Amino acid sequence: MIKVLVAGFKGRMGNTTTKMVIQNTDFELTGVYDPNATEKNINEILEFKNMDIPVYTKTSEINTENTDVWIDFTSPSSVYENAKFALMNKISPVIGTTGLTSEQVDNLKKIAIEKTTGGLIAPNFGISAVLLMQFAQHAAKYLPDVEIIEMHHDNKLDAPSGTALNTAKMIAEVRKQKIQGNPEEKESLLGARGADYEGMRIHSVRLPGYVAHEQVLFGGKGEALTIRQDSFDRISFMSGVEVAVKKIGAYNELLIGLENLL
Ligand SMILES: NC(=O)c1ccc[n+]([C@@H]2O[C@H](COP(=O)([O-])OP(=O)(O)OC[C@H]3O[C@@H](n4cnc5c(N)ncnc54)[C@H](O)[C@@H]3O)[C@@H](O)[C@H]2O)c1
Ligand SMILES: O=C(O)C1=N[C@H](C(=O)O)CCC1
Repeated sequence: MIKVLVAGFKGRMGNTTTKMVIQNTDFELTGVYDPNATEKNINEILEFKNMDIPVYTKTSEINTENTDVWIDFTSPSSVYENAKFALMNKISPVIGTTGLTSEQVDNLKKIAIEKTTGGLIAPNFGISAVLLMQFAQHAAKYLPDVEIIEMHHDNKLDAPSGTALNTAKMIAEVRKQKIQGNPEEKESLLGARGADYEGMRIHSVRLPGYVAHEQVLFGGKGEALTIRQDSFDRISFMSGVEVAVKKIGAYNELLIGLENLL
């Protein structure tokens, strides 16, 4: 049995993940962590009334000996300290939280090596998003003019989304450097052309009713290609999280991207 802690369990992703861990017979939920929780045990929440799982609100309370994997769906401002805490205690972090800086990721990679502990940071656990990023990288070799539109629910804290940023990074690895659009273009309304990542534009939409969606648009001479993926429900991320929790114990470094575990 893999002993799992869910960080951010009171949130949208944390709730779905907690249920997934409880239902998976290969996993044992040994604790849940959320500084904003008011409960001491998960059974104080109606939907978990038959369970007996401690709720932690501080990292100092966590039984680190009883935890193999730390699943993190928290917030951009807390994920770095959480991941560091997990690695320092030789717990494998499986991180879905977005918003880590490149410097933070590099530091976490170093700690993982020092502690010979595996971990994963995945900007998106949905297979449709993983495939979209791979297809987009392939297409960009032939169609270097590209713009990204990501669409999310209106409670999202970070923009652009981790997935859009990762898509742009993957495209930048293969795309011929170029300035897109008219070099003379001027925005009459600031931000109209979106954010700029190495000459590629990223547009962030936030609307109620949406979950997580992305389109990558390519333009060529007299033709265009659009690649789109949709997560209509947070359940779409769960099979990716399950695979990561099962496989991460076999590694002793920090991996970036679910595709490296599939
Ligand atoms: N990688 C993916 O596939 C994927 C999918 C969905 C969401 N996400 C990311 O997951 C994160 C969470 O999304 P959400 O919609 O569930 O957010 P949410 O706001 O619903 O939940 C976040 C939870 O984290 C808790 N929290 C805050 N600080 C904490 C800390 N220091 N330690 C533990 N818990 C803490 C909050 O109390 C809250 O309950 C976001 O960064 C989002 O972008 C990633
Ligand atoms: O709901 C969110 O927030 C999501 N964030 C990730 C991102 O930033 O790419 C993945 C999809 C859901």
